[in-house]
Amino acid sequence: MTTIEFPKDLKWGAATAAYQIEGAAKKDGRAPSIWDTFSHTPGNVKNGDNGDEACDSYHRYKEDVQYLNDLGVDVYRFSISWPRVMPKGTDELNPEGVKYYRNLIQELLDHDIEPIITLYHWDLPQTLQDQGGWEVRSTTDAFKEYAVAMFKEFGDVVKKWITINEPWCASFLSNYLGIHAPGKQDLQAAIDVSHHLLLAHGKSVQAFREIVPDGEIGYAPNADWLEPYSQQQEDIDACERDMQWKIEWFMDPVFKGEYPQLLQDIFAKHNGYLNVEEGDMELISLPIDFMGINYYSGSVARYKEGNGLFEVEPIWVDYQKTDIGWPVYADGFYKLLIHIQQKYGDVPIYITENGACYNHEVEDGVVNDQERIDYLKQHLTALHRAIKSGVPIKGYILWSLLDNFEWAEGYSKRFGIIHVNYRTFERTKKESFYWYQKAVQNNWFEL
Ligand SMILES: N=NNCCOCCOc1ccc(-c2cn(C[C@@H]3NC[C@@H](O)[C@H]3O)nn2)cc1
Repeated sequence: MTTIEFPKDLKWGAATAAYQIEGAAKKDGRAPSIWDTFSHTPGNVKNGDNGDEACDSYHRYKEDVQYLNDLGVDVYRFSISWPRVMPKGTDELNPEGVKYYRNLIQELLDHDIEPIITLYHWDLPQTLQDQGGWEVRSTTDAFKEYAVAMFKEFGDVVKKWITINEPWCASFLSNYLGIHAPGKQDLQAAIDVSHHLLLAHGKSVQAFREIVPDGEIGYAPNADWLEPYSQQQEDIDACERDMQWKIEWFMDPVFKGEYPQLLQDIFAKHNGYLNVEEGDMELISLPIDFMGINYYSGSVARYKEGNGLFEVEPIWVDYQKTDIGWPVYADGFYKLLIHIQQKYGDVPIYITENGACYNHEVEDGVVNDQERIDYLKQHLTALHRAIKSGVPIKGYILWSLLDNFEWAEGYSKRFGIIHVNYRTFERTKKESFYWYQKAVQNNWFEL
């Protein structure tokens, strides 16, 4: 048998996010977020699902930490609900909200599991959206106020922080494609949001250095991989344009202090322009300690005249697809990581999300999700190839510990290694849980 063995210092983990698992949407002072508004607006989320109860992790976090302990993971990546701890978006903290996270963090520490906090995992307080949301610069100051408050509350025991999760999703998917909250279809709005998310990141990094001097901070862009359909330049160029939308647009500002001109020119053709002010790029490009990378899928793609902003179309041929319809494309994971190292050098990388949607249900107490095990084997092998190639991978954090609210897909799409019954909230470890547990505890697995 072929064994894939990882470096002894690789950190293993699992990830979730507040709006997707907590529930208790109106409990103990939590105020609405843009996802409460968006999910309660008919037509936005499959089956009319919302995060009102989700996995009820607000009340079941001790059980969930026990599962993390059973897995033997080193780290747990979770997000703080901004409207739970700061209902007005700024000003005073909600003590009940802060208490929940203090209890969760303590439970993790009691089990020798390191917390990694994501500050923004898309649940902007609605009250800030009502004042313009991420389209307006003032929200970057509100985010800094929130981040500073969290650094002061938890920086004594939490030493790894992520500012913004998947800024592409929080800007273009949400404000240009209209698929996520707040559901706008406005290119200028999306460009402004993308810049303000990065500016908010920079402002919080600057503050972090003062408040948690022994801590590490980064952010977590998402990217997929597009392989040109042919060696025709038009296909190569089409893939480059779409890849730059996720990679260069969100990484050049942080690591090079500038936005890619190629995309600025494309946006300008559609009357979309950056509004950068003096000092912004210096803040955005303040040094960070690591970068998160969220990878799920990729594809072959080719030029298609007039098709969207970048004139590209994915050609999914007969790839195996997960139950959310995304191709299983593990080679893209390897190629993406090599590409990022070639472009940005030896930035320490945590894989902050990787996982698959398979919608198996419980049968006689068992969830036989062999496809998810196969996905994990393929992608962890791709990760190992990148590590052996010299890419400085510091950790692998699986998405997700639990089945949860998958945004516009609602509860119809299951990414967890633990099955959740959304009526009873009963958790059931899937076969992939046991496979991942063995891989984590051994630090190797057999193909
Ligand atoms: N490239 N152009 N696409 C144009 C057409 O897109 C149509 C749909 O697009 C997308 C793209 C990406 C996603 C997505 C979802 N997750 C999973 C979550 N990650 C954070 C965590 O909360 C997980 O739940 N990551 N990414 C969804 C929809």
